[in-house]
Amino acid sequence: MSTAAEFRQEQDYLSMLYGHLDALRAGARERLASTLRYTPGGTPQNRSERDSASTLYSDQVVEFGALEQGLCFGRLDLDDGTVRHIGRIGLFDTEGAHEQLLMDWRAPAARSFYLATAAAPDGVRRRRHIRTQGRYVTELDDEVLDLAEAARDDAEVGITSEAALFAALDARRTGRMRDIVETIQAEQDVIIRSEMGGVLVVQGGPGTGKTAVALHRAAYLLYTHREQLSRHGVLIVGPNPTFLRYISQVLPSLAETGVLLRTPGGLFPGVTATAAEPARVAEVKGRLVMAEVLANAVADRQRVPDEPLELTYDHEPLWLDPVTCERARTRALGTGRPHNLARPTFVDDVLDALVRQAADRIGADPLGGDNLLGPADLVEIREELTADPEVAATLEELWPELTPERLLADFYADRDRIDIAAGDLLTSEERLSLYRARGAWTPADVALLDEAAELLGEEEPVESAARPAVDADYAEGVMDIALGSRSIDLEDELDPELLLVADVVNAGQLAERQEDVERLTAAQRAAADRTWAFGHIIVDEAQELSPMVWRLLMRRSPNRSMTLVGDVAQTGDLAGAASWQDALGGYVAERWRLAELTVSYRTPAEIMAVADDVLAVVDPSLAAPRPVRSVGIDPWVEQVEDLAGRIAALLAEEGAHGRVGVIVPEGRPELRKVGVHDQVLTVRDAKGLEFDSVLIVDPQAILDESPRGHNDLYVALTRSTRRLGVLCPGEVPEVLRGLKPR
Ligand SMILES: Nc1ncnc2c1ncn2[C@@H]1O[C@H](COP(=O)(O)OP(=O)(O)OP(=O)(O)O)[C@@H](O)[C@H]1O
Repeated sequence: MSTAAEFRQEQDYLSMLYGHLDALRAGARERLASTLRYTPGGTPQNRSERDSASTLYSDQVVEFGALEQGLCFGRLDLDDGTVRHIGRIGLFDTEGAHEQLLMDWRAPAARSFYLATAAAPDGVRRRRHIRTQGRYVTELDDEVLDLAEAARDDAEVGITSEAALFAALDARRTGRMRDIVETIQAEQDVIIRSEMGGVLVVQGGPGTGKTAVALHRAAYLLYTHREQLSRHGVLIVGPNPTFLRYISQVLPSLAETGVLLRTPGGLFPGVTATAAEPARVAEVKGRLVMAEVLANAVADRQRVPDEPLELTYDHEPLWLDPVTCERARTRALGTGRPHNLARPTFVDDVLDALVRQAADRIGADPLGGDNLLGPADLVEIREELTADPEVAATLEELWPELTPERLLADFYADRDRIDIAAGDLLTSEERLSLYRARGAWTPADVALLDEAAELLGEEEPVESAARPAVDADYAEGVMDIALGSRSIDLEDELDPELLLVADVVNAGQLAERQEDVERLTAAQRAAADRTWAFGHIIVDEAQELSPMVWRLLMRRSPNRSMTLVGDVAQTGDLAGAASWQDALGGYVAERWRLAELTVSYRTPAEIMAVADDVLAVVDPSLAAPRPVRSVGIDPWVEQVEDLAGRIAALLAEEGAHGRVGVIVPEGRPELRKVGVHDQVLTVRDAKGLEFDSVLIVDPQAILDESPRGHNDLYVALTRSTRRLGVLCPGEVPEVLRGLKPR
């Protein structure tokens, strides 16, 4: 068939597919409109049904709208004559035989589109990439996997999946990540479709597609395990808000919603922790020993007085002695409940003792008989004592009701409290570094607030009385899986260091956590619920997480179903991981699987050569990823005094070549004012992002600012897809001597 005829045929097919999409979209719009017109009766159930229907239909309208570009991008011709068109969603002929018109890229039968090779064609005769602009076909790239037929075909129809890949890689960056469904590579596909259970670590150098793979895996898992995940939700954790904005458009265009995106600073509902603090303080806060420090800080709030305390009741003194308080504290601690939930036991015991004392005095029979007060009198005395402000203040002093925020703020603001709780666990310098006035929360505080919340306990929400049994079943199931996995490896039983699910959460708590509030999506409910147990958790730049954040995330993932992507060579945070085993071993021993990505799709060979020298200083044993392309543009270095002026001039010049990113040291905030929003960034903010052209300013300062300065410079160097320039106010650092002067 001639190329023109093939073009016409594909265009007709594409037009037909868009016709079906239009019909679906019109149907969803109509259903949305009639749902919104409907005024539900008064019951909460009616209202919640209306709300969830309107959420569903408006999601569908958004989803179908996102398919205006790239609805269908591929076609497989199989040996048996079958033809399959592959696209971003599945479409069926709604009349007649319900024939499949378009196959969702996530469907098992679409997999050979990504995996088939001439050596292992898997029944595929020809793979076709269909490139489109809106609703029009612009190019067909055919790859014939039958070698004999390939030899007969003309040169135009060569091996062209590379062409589609290079076209995608050479495209200018927009500041928003795009999906890669059209050109997923085999090593990436294996990770995306890897089974959902267990902890999967994806290690790969910069630009190897870790973020892309993580997001496509989320889309794949939501497609394959839709029912389970739409009930329990998927959490995606990314390093900073700029990064979350960068990836936020990828999932809707993959036709998925209902995923919760968070930075580590946003993992505690109600707190947005963005305040800055020195890296060494964040490092101390991120240590696992802080769990013990906080437990001590809570214990420090459960006081026994040194001397009997004098209270007044009915104009007479009442004495609360240390023995009574000690006994009440022992009984409260004996309940095994967290601080706030054990408090009623303590309060009851203290009140019992006070009531007894008051009754002995008031009801004493002057003739020496039994006490004259009856049970009703005792109840009345108890009520009066409970309402007495002096008694309440004493109880508050001895065993206060605490919020996580109050516990932590009180702790930081009092050097004695810090010394008591952290005495042997931190050095005096470290203890001093924690001391600070009350103020805004930092990202490192979030895991401590979460730990505090666990230690303090929360009252059960009222609705949970009516919690559906199915959620309790789920909790049981998770615990079964967790306990089952415990017995697989006998060695674990013997390893006291290994923190199991049951150590960070118990079955009862877990059931409570699955409280079902029908009208919200799992993501919405999870966003408001600190104790939500997610169906799957994906962490990007996972190497940056501190041990305390890992502890928090493990609580949110009792079934240990996680995908963690990162690169230990890019660890910048002092609290971050030097190895995956260090980060994870405490929770899953050695039961995590590793997948590696080895090809850099972003950074061209010319820039990678410079980055290689820096990586050799970070760790000579680490291998840099293999660049998939070169662009023929040499990176350069320039020595310059007026940095701000030069940056402004280069921003204008480089802007002609696409999106520019300028990476500056943390210690030069004045440089951030040059350029527009998101254009001038620190390494920390540039993590995970990419630009057509990158300028690195004062690399020596970046190296000097942190003990992990070489890791930071490595991250900065690998942000560019094409062009790189380096501006030095002084000498060019030794490690960058490979750069040519401009
Ligand atoms: N199979 C692919 N097809 C097309 N583009 C791809 C493919 N894989 C990766 N890319 C592109 O390569 C670039 C780098 O990908 P990504 O940001 O996911 O890498 P990363 O490993 O997360 O990098 P870093 O560690 O620096 O954050 C992105 O522009 C991405 O779209």
